[in-house]
Amino acid sequence: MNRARRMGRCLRGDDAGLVEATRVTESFAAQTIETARRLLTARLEAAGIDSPALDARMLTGAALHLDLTGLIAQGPRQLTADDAACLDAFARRRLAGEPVARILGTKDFWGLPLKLSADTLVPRPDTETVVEAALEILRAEGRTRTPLRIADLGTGSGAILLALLSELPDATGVGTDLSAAALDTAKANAQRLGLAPRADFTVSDYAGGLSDPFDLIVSNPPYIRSADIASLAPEVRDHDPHLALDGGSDGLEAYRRIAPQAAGLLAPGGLLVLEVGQGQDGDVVRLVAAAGLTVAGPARADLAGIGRAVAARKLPF
Ligand SMILES: C[S@@+](CC[C@H](N)C(=O)[O-])C[C@H]1O[C@@H](n2cnc3c(N)ncnc32)[C@H](O)[C@@H]1O
Repeated sequence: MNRARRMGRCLRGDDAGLVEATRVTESFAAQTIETARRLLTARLEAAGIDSPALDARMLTGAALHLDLTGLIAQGPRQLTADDAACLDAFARRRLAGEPVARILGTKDFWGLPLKLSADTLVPRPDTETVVEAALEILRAEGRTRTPLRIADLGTGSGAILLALLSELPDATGVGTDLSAAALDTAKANAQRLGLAPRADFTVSDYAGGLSDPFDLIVSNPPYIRSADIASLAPEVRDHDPHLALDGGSDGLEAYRRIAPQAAGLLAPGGLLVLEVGQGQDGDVVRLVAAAGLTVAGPARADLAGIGRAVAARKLPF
């Protein structure tokens, strides 16, 4: 493999010129793995990055193809010139505000390693609350081994649908998105995880293109108020797709569309679980109730104690 190809994984497509720029890497050259990791931690910390030690460990591990055990075991080994150049490229990107998940092109969600693209949101740990809420209700009803039909509206990387399918071996599902490019990534993730035989993906305006009845509809739609997008952290504002963020003037536009669609598509007894932004649970509860669904208890809280997942069902009569 030539050097440009080896280095390609460390750079963004539009950064190909950096291959030359990083040929001689003063910052990490001649360092040991352990020293380079510490140096990077200090640089990220000095730049005000939130989790400098974790980010440095992940970037060093990725640049050197080492897991945590390998990083520790090989700590005293000196970096090769290519390792140093790759780590330098990663460091520059992180210092320029690119999130680690974007640099690595992958993010774990519900323990599943998901590939990302420029068209997919980086899946957030908060969104696992939607998966937990749905599974908890299905378990309580003894429905985890039934052939459920699931729809994930605005599936992005496929995160929620694939997590559910990984837990529900008899379920099948469809993920929709307005972005065909995001769906390509979701399809590739389903393939890599061995879930493709049970997962379809289709371009659709939320559930607009679906007609089958569903037992479970889930969604983490865009819910940021349009006017708030400019003040989001640069990691989000400049790197997550706008289509994945913009929830309209009051942040609730998607829920107004999804609630009546779900009420029409859910099978009797079917369940809707929606992720909501901080403080939106009351409004979303009102919207799903107005669509004729029955809200199933208070919003499930995420790890920070914020009401994050609103569940509602279509009564079977
Ligand atoms: C907040 S992201 C969630 C992505 C993924 N479900 C997750 O939780 O990581 C919202 C997703 O909805 C998609 N989207 C936005 N408007 C849409 C619409 N009208 N119909 C379908 N999908 C839409 C975006 O492209 C994006 O993938």
